[in-house]
Amino acid sequence: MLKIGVLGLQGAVREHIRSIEACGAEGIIIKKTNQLNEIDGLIIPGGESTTMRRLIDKYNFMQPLKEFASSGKPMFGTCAGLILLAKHIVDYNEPHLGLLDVKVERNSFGRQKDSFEAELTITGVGEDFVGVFIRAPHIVEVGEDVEILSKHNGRIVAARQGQFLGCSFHPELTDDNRMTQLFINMVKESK
Ligand SMILES: NC(=O)CC[C@H](N)C(=O)O
Repeated sequence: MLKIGVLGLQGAVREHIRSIEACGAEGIIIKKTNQLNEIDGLIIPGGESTTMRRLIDKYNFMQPLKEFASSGKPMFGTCAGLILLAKHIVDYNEPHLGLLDVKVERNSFGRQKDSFEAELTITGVGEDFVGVFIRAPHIVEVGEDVEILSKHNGRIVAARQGQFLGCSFHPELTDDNRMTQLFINMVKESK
């Protein structure tokens, strides 16, 4: 059975585990760096990117996460996780992990739209996928070999570059597990 880890330092961890299990894979909450050796793919959940970054530093996850990426194993960042994966963040000099070649803007859907749901069409997933956006970032720019998977009102909200997948919304908060399945398919292909 495929083993999918969810970085368990902060954020919507259990919801991802539920979605992974609904797709027939094993979900493992990653709280210690050595657990990264056990898994085939890693999800970095939504939450608060600055808080998660602080905990990544506190528990010495930065280097092990970069090594995990170098090993070629797939990584999926949702919402705050997308911000952590991105190579560029608007108004920041330095990225966090700096792995996915996109530029993201934090909290970019404006105050009146702090939280909302939208029906999305996502390449590789299908139509009518309800995206839950919570103080969500969006992707402002993508690098050459990044595939745009979905847009909402002209803004990029999901993208893939090889082993890296990112989305602005929270795919784990509904019972529609198709986005998780897309990631699990990437993990399967990588093996
Ligand atoms: N739901 C989320 O993950 C919100 C992300 C948050 N606004 C951040 O910048 O980290």
